Amino acid sequence: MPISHGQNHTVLITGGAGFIGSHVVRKMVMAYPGYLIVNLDKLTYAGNLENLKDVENYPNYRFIKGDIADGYFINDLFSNWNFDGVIHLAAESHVDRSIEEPLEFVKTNVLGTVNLLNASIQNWKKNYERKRFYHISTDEVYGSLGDTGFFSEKTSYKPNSPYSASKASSDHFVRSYGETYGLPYVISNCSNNYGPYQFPEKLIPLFINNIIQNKPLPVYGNGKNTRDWLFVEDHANAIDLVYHKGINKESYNIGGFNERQNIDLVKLLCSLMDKRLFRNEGESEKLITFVKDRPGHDLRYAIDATKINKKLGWKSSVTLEEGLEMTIDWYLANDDWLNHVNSGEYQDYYKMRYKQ
Ligand SMILES: Cc1cn([C@H]2C[C@H](O)[C@@H](COP(=O)(O)OP(=O)(O)O[C@H]3O[C@H](CO)[C@@H](O)[C@H](O)[C@H]3O)O2)c(=O)[nH]c1=O
Repeated sequence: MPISHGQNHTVLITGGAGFIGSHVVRKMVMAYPGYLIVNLDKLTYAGNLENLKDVENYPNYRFIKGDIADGYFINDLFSNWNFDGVIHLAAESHVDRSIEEPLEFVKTNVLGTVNLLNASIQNWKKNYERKRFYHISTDEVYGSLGDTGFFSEKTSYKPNSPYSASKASSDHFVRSYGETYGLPYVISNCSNNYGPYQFPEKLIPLFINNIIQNKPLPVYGNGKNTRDWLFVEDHANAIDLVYHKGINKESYNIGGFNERQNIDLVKLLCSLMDKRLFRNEGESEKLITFVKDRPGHDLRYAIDATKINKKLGWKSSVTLEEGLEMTIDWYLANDDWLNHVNSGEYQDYYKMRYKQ
């Protein structure tokens, strides 16, 4: 059953200082003044409270720093706050990092999720009226497509990277808590997001950052891998809808029917950046450098978003070109934010990967 929340509804959002999480926190804080939104974030390299400057003083917003992998801390948190709902976004999310440090992904994505599930069932004590555990996941759990076809909610799981294996595992745990303990849950699996506040280790913000700095654009393999791109605010709107209207125990695929081969996307980005930076057409493209492929690199993702469209009335509203332009404008206008994330650990990581 879809749930209707009244006033005095307290929602825990995990990972709310991260990229997608911060858009979801902003959306929920602004759209639901009668809810109390509690943002729990570990503030790793990818979490940044600057992402939420515009809502930090709202009366219905609270921030708590903490680690979902710490079960004692999570149990205390749940007994202190008595949450009505959980929107769980906290995750290690970068595939390349998962290849180097798989255990970090198991710790946060698997153990962290199970800690939240345990705390939910212990705290709710089978009184599940108006309660909901919403787990945010990825299309990568389905593995890789060939040249044709789409991932639907019925596609079987076949994760190929430590990251996607950890997300697949967490999806299974959520489902199992529904079957075993009756936990009311919903899951959504989304395609590649892009937009403001994304940490520049992912393709689009990394390449915007490198074009600004005239650094090489490292395209993996032959650049023919294909991703299905969604503007992050469209995803945040879908999450709002699934949280409120999604059917208990169901999962929803979220995507914008916006497939591009990496090389085509990168060329589009280069040409938009040339215009914005008043560079000669073709200048940024010269930075493209083909590098060794990512191990286990999935060829193609493409989401069939028919279910969420037909059942909940959601569809993406921003085209890829519009979304890229908004994203580029945001990064160019927020050089402080970029300078901040460009310092420290990120620089070391980038140098380690590309030996520059
Ligand atoms: C960082 C980087 C990426 N790539 C390629 C690899 C992929 O085919 C594509 C996008 O890479 P990434 O931005 O790392 O994203 P990808 O591996 O597709 O995974 C993303 O999308 C997933 C949803 O599909 C999310 O669950 C992940 O958290 C998110 O990281 O670009 C390059 O060619 N060069 C690069 O430097």
